[in-house]
Amino acid sequence: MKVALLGVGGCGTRLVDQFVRTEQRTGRSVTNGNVLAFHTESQPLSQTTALSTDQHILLGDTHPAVLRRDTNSPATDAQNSSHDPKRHSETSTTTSQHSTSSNSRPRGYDINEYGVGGDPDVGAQVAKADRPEIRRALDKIDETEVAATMIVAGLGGGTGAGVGSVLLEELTDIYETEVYTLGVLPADTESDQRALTAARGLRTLVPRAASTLLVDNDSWSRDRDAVADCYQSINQMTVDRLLSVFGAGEANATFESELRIDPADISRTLAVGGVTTVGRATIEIDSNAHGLLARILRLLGRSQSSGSTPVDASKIKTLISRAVQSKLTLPCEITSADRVLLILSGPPDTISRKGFETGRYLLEEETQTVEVLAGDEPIQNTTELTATVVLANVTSVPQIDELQRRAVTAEDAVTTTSGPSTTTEQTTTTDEVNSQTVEPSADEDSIPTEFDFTNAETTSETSDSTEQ
Ligand SMILES: Nc1nc2c(ncn2[C@@H]2O[C@H](COP(=O)(O)OP(=O)(O)OP(=O)(O)O)[C@@H](O)[C@H]2O)c(=O)[nH]1
Repeated sequence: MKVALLGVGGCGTRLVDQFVRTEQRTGRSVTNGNVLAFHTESQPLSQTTALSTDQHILLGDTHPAVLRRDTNSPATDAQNSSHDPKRHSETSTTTSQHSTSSNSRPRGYDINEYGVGGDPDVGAQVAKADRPEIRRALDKIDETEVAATMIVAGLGGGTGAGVGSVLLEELTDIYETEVYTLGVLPADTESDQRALTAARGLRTLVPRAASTLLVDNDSWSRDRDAVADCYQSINQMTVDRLLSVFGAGEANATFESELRIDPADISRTLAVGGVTTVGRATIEIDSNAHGLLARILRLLGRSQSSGSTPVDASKIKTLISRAVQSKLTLPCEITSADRVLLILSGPPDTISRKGFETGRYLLEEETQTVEVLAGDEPIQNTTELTATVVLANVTSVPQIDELQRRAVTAEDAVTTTSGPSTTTEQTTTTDEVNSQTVEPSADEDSIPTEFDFTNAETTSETSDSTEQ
């Protein structure tokens, strides 16, 4: 299934850049070059290696609260300096030392000095003010080449949640095809303010997106005190899963397979909406039958073997169990999934019908759902068999409940220092996140009502500064 990827903010930019690098390295193509990166800060854009400058969209040039890095100062590694959890807490209430109008930013959001300073309301304002530029950038996406679009962002980020939210609104208005989101949840060691931004980002994105795939930074960090050091590996595991899901059915069809995955199965699985999580596990298979030497011998006619030794059904069962039990992008109670998709990728004919049916039966049993779609993806030149499992519309997710709890703490802290919030209750459980419906915003220029990130005082502060 061909998909356009739109990275937003630092996290989104790094993820889409890594996705394109992986496409280039593996020779697989999902995006066909339909990739853009939106940011309010230039450095993360300039640090991409697989995207061209044409694919960089820098927003917020005219917004007074957007802080630009001094181009004469030595470049720092944005990833390590801006996202060190310790640094977040140290700088969370400081004001910037740089000469801009960053004083117009509401208190408590200034957790990354540059761009929108972590404030999703400013992010949303910037995106609304720069709508013409966003539309011009979207013209670069060839809608006829892709079946869907995915917005990719760190949900704890001011740019990710703020700009991402407006971008989603824009895309769902103009695109006929599905718009998915991929959101990264902040780690426990990050500030509660990031948790609040992410909780409200979820509340905005999930009901509007066709489906929201979530990645939990906490579950994938080897070192909880240095989560940013794990971004590279978390990003690669995310990219590998995305490529397994959307790349399925796109591989060269030299090898026919009656079980071959149909891209329509992917959209059908995701069509239930809500929160999606993806598991994946891999095993090495008999390298004698499938390895390079065996393939060369077969090509030279020196081997009669077709190389099609089916993998044991019990091995496939173990593989799928591993994929759903411990390797989900967002851990959840798997029985809460509405629909399930299983993709088995590996050398042609390694997956026997028996192995396949055993795998499907296992998933039906473990997830207690009869809506299990399944298919295989024959891949040449590999000695690995991979099981990818997509669990759609999961509703029992401890990490989201914990995020909501932290969001309430952060909101209470803001309310205590700034007076009562005028917004309605804004934090929810996973069930509520999934079931909420979105009212179209009445006024084109207003922030969607469900995306009210700040209390009345801070909202009016930033609005005033925008109008100056
Ligand atoms: N997995 C992963 N998570 C990241 C990465 N960069 C940031 N994050 C997460 O995403 C959140 C938002 O960070 P950014 O994307 O850099 O923030 P932003 O959207 O650019 O906006 P600001 O908050 O204003 O900096 C962080 O709090 C982390 O939880 C990354 O490269 N990989």
